[in-house]
Amino acid sequence: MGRKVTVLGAGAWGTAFGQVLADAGNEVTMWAIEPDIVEGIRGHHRNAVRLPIVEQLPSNMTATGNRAEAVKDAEIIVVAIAAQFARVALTEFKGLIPSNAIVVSLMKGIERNTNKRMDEVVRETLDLPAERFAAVSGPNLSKEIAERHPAATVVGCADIDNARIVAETCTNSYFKAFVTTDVIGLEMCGSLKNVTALAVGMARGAGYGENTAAMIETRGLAELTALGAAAGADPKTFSGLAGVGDLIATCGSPLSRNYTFGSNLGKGMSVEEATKVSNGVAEGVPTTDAVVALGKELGVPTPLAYQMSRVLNEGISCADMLAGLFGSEITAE
Ligand SMILES: NC(=O)C1=CN([C@@H]2O[C@H](COP(=O)(O)OP(=O)(O)OC[C@H]3O[C@@H](n4cnc5c(N)ncnc54)[C@H](OP(=O)(O)O)[C@@H]3O)[C@@H](O)[C@H]2O)C=CC1
Ligand SMILES: O=C(CO)COP(=O)(O)O
Repeated sequence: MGRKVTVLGAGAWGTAFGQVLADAGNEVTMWAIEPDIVEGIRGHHRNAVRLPIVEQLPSNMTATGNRAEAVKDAEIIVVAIAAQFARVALTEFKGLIPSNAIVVSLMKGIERNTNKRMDEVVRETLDLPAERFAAVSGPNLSKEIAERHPAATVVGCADIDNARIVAETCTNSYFKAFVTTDVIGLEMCGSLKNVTALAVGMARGAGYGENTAAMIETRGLAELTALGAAAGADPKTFSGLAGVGDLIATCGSPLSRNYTFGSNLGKGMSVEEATKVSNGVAEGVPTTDAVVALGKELGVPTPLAYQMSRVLNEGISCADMLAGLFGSEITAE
């Protein structure tokens, strides 16, 4: 039997994941700030603003702009808000969340200035115990999932039984969820691969080929694995769906906003121009500086994030970014 699930944030992924949940037989309520989006989903089963590719959202999917009504009686509450706005948006839900509900984050970003992961931000803001928080992360380009292409993801929760409940709730004929207790690993994989995707996109946009892309991807993986392990993640997570899997999908597809943002930089656009034409949030942009800061805090070198922060803050070229990745010394891989 389906569950009562609420999704906060009707962006591209929030809406596509809402459809995944509805296709799995749940009763889904979307919450959004924008009245037009609420009315579109509730009245016409369409999110023409954020997910126009879907002509008709499932009938067991509705929407509201009222916070209390949105989360009332929800068994699972999914958060799909741009990471830098999660804290401010969730503060308004404090005190409204049912006491047994599991809160699930789809977000892939690190909070600027605090350098906190989304599990930390969500739990802190809602005063939520670890066993009621779950993260979902994997190779999940929203447009492909909205078109019901087969895909898989990982659900992480300190309480493996709650991870199983969430996995069971979002698994359907085309979407399969695995479980783990490594929440930190999932958070670090999802957030840090966006920085790598910016760099790969930039190299592609500048006209470089497979070797350059493979070099950035593997060095990016090494960097995010080292930083994740120092933060307390299980290194095995980085070779799974949420690690290598998501890196392959995000660094290899123009459907990724991070890849596309990077590609536009590589073609010569400024950060402002690339932001203007971005089709949704490119989380890697604000996350890059947070990764550099986190690296310093944890004593882990982050050359790729550092060079990308120079691209974003100082406007250095792709060639300079790549040249800065490696020192002059010969070192072991
Ligand atoms: N798209 C994808 O393929 C995937 C995305 N993700 C992650 O999921 C998260 C959401 O992504 P996605 O849905 O694609 O992003 P979009 O850019 O499509 O949407 C962002 C969402 O955040 C909301 N938002 C922004 N600011 C606020 C605020 N102050 N208060 C409330 N809501 C706010 C937007 O609301 P509004 O529409 O009203 O502006 C919108 O619903 C990101 O962290 C992303 O990295 C993870 C896997 C796949
Ligand atoms: O996380 C994603 C795929 O797994 C989506 O990537 P973008 O946010 O770059 O579009």
